This record gives sequence, structure tokens and C-alpha cells, in this order.
Amino acid sequence: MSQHLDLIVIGAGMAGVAAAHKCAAQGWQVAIVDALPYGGTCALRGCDPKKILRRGAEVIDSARLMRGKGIDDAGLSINWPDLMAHKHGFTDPVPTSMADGLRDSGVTTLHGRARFTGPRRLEIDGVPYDVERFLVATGARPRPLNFAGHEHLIDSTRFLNLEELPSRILFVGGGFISFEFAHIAARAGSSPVIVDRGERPLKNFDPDLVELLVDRGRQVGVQLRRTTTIVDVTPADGGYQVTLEHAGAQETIETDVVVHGAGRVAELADLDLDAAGVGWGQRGIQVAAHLQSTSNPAVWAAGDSADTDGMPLTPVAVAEAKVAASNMIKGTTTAPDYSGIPTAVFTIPELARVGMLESEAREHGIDLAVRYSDTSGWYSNYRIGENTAAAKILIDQSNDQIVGAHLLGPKYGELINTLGLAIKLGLTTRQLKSATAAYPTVGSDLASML
Ligand SMILES: Cc1cc2nc3c(=O)[nH]c(=O)nc-3n(C[C@H](O)[C@H](O)[C@H](O)COP(=O)(O)OP(=O)(O)OC[C@H]3O[C@@H](n4cnc5c(N)ncnc54)[C@H](O)[C@@H]3O)c2cc1C
Ligand SMILES: NC(=O)c1ccc[n+]([C@@H]2O[C@H](COP(=O)([O-])OP(=O)(O)OC[C@H]3O[C@@H](n4cnc5c(N)ncnc54)[C@H](O)[C@@H]3O)[C@@H](O)[C@H]2O)c1
Repeated sequence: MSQHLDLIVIGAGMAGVAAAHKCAAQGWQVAIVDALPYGGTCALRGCDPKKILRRGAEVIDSARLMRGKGIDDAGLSINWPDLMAHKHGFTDPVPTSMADGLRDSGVTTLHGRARFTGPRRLEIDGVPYDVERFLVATGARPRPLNFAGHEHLIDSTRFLNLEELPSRILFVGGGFISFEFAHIAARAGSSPVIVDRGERPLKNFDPDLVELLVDRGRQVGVQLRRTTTIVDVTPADGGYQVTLEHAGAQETIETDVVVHGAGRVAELADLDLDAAGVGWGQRGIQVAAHLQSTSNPAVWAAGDSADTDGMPLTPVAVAEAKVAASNMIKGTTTAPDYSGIPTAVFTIPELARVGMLESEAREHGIDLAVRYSDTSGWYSNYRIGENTAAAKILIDQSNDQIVGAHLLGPKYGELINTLGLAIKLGLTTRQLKSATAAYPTVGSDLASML
């Protein structure tokens, strides 16, 4: 390749695109490559399409909560193909608009699967590129599973593209993907079953709030099987027989589709990182805190394909990409600031977290005040008929600062952002309470939660 390039970004998802724009804006010669249409997981196969489908489920659920309170929901249903078309209205234009935006910024847009052939050499579908630096932003893929019949599972991408929603769905794993999809499927008229091998699903969230969510899910038809493993999945009568094992006993259940929600690993296997002398594992490329490979200084990584302290989430991917780009440009070793980054599971109602779990705060020996509120009877929830909502705010009594916040309730995925900001800026609860919120809004409940 005769063209000089300062950087090739591998992966045109949220991380890769953010870094490509930032480096090109500094006058660098930058190329970006993706094996799939540009946009990555979040915009095309994750956050955004998922939340569009969830909107249909929210409408159904909201109407049901108002049954007998002035709303007649009889006959209300989700038209799955129409909802899918609504989703495509957002996702289909993404690859072109993203590629156009990159080209407008001066980035060379390439298509194909990238593979290292040396410490500073890459091949894209057989064409070699000798480059100064590489940013690996290749994301993640479903974790390989080893039970018999695992090849019959569909992944989250296929679920988000189902032309019709089957009436019986079994989800393997009790994490983000299974809970979010099961809550959509239940409102769309399916019977979802979540099978988790552990005692506690959604283990990175507050256990008390998770139990409330599990109960609320049960009320709408989401079944959860805990401490249960999959023995095998066998095709039968156009669907599947799934043999489960719980407490030493086996049981076979029938389902129309089995969905992989059992975790994701970094998407690195095809890159031949060994040819570049780059250390890596299931959690991603081994990087220093400032996101440079610990074994090949020409290689940097960000997002789901980097082994960092950040969670595999979109805001983390973007934050890491910007820090990696800045470090590459300036020759600095700044580490990303992961404090105050919130996360939400978009079930109905949603479950959100920022900062420490209660158990973590106690392990750190923090002088803790736990402010727990059952908010189901509060005005905001009474108004919409929601019967399940709670808040747990963890406060360090030595300085009046919030060290963790856990919320379950309608629109609490928005409220968690304010608590994230409070953690990041080190605001005291006194300062937070001094802010005046518009009334009546969910935000105006915050002061009472503190
Ligand atoms: C179903 C689902 C729902 C989610 N919902 C949320 C949510 O609501 N909120 C949230 O914060 N996070 C969510 N996430 C996580 C979020 O999508 C990811 O953390 C985020 O997209 C990671 O961005 P990334 O840029 O690191 O990787 P990606 O967006 O995955 O981009 C990686 C790109 O690299 C390309 N690639 C891979 N290997 C190669 C190669 N060898 N050559 C060329 N190209 C390659 C891929 O094709 C892909 O386009 C969700 C994930 C899933 C699966
Ligand atoms: N709203 C969001 O931000 C959002 C939504 C979806 C996905 N994501 C991201 O994608 C990642 C992957 O999501 P996920 O839901 O696949 O994983 P996850 O890590 O959230 O949950 C996986 C669950 O599967 C269980 N499990 C693993 N193997 C199993 C087996 N063989 N049988 C039964 N249970 C098994 C685990 O114990 C765990 O509870 C998440 O970690 C998250 O970062 C985020």
C-alpha cells in the first residue's frame, strides 16, 4: 500500500468511529475497516434496536397498568412485523450515514476482515497495509458454549431480527440480554423462560432490587429457573426439546427457540494477534491503563475488545476510544475515568446501577448509610399504576457523598444519570437536595430518595 497511514482503526462500532473522528480531526491520515456494515453492535444489533422493540412492550405494559383506571386495554397487542419495520427505519440508514460522516472527516473507509501478518502489518481481505499504529475496536461476540446441541441456539442479533415472535422462548443465562428480551417477549404475547446456572441472576445489580424485578417479571409471565444448567438441546417437531438439570434432577421442556444470553467474549479470534506479538485473552487485548498493548506498542485497544476495568457498555467504549485517541496523538498515558458511569437493564420497569454494590461498600469499610425506599406508592408510580419500584442509595457518612445508587422503577434509567454525575463530581447529598427539580417529574423524587 503506497498511501501513508498514521492509524488503522479495526472495527466501525461506537469505539472505533469515535477514535477515527478524533484522530482525523488532528490532521492524521486515518483509515477504518469493518467486516460488516458500519455501525457496530450498539446501533445495529444492540442498544438502539432493542430499545425500539421495547417501546412496543412499554405501551402494552403501560396500558395494562391503567386497566380499571380509565384505560380499556382489551384487544391491544403488538404487531411484531410492524414493530420490526419501525426498528429498521432507524437501523437501515446507519451504515451509510456513518460512512458518509467518516469520509466527511477525511477518514478512508475500508470494508473487509482484518488480520495481522506482523507487528506493524495488517491484511484486509488479502491486501497488505503497513501502518504506524492500530486501534483494535472489534467488540464482542457470544461466548462459545459446550453443552450438546449448543449449535441450535440463536444469538441476540438473530433475536432482534426475528420476523415473527415464537410463542415459547427459552433464554440461556440470566443476564442483561435474557432479561431485556424476555420482558419484551412477554408483553408481545410469548412465554419466556430464563435458565440461569447461578442462584442470583443479574449478579452485578443490587440483589434486593433484582428479587423485586424477578417478582414483577413473574406477574407478566417471565419464568426464571435458578441454579439450573442446560444438558442438551435437541430439535423436535419444528421446535426444540431442552433438557435441564437442577439439584441433580433432570427435566425436559419444549420450546420454539433457544436464545443465547450466556455472556459475551472479546471478538479477537480471527485477528491473528499472535502474528503481531499482541497479548490477549477472552476479556480482550491486554492493555496498560492508558489502553496501549502491553506487548506491542503499535497496538491500542478500546471498547468490548479491550481488557480493562470498564464494563462492556457503549458509554465505556466511547470514553475509552477518546482517551486512547488522545494518548496516541499527544504521546500521553492518561487512563480513562470509570467513576460515575451508570448502567441500566431495560426491563419493564428498568433496573439501574451506578457506583458500588452494598456488599462492595461494606468490604471497603465505608461508614455506610443505606437509604432504602419502597417507591411503589409514591405519586409518580401511583399516577401510572406501577406496583414495583424501589431505590437504594448508599452514602458515605464521613463526607456525605454517594458511593452507590440502585434504582428499580419507570424512568429510573434517566434518574440514575444524575446520581452518576453526583458520584463523578463528588457532590454531597446536601448539595443534591439543594437543586430544585421541575414538579411533578421523576427527578423531583430524587431528594426524597436521599
Ligand atoms: C443485544 C445487546 C444489547 C445491548 N444493549 C446495550 C445498552 O442498552 N446499553 C449499553 O451501554 N450497552 C449495550 N450493549 C453493549 C454495547 O453494544 C457494546 O458495549 C458496544 O457496542 C461496544 O462497542 P465497540 O465499539 O467496542 O464494539 P462493536 O460495536 O461491537 O463494534 C465492533 C466492530 O468490529 C467489527 N469487527 C470485528 N472483527 C473484525 C475484523 N477482524 N475485521 C474487521 N472488522 C471487525 C465488527 O463487525 C463490529 O462492527 C448491548 C449489547 C448487546 C449484544
Ligand atoms: N442494557 C445494557 O447495557 C446491555 C444489554 C445487553 C447486553 N449488554 C452487554 O452485553 C454483555 C453480554 O450480555 P449477556 O446478557 O449475554 O451476559 P451477562 O454477562 O449479563 O449474563 C450472562 C449470564 O449467563 C449465565 N450463564 C452463563 N453460562 C450459562 C449456562 N451455560 N447456563 C446457564 N446460565 C449461564 C451467567 O451466570 C450470567 O448470569 C453484558 O455483560 C453487557 O455488558 C448490555
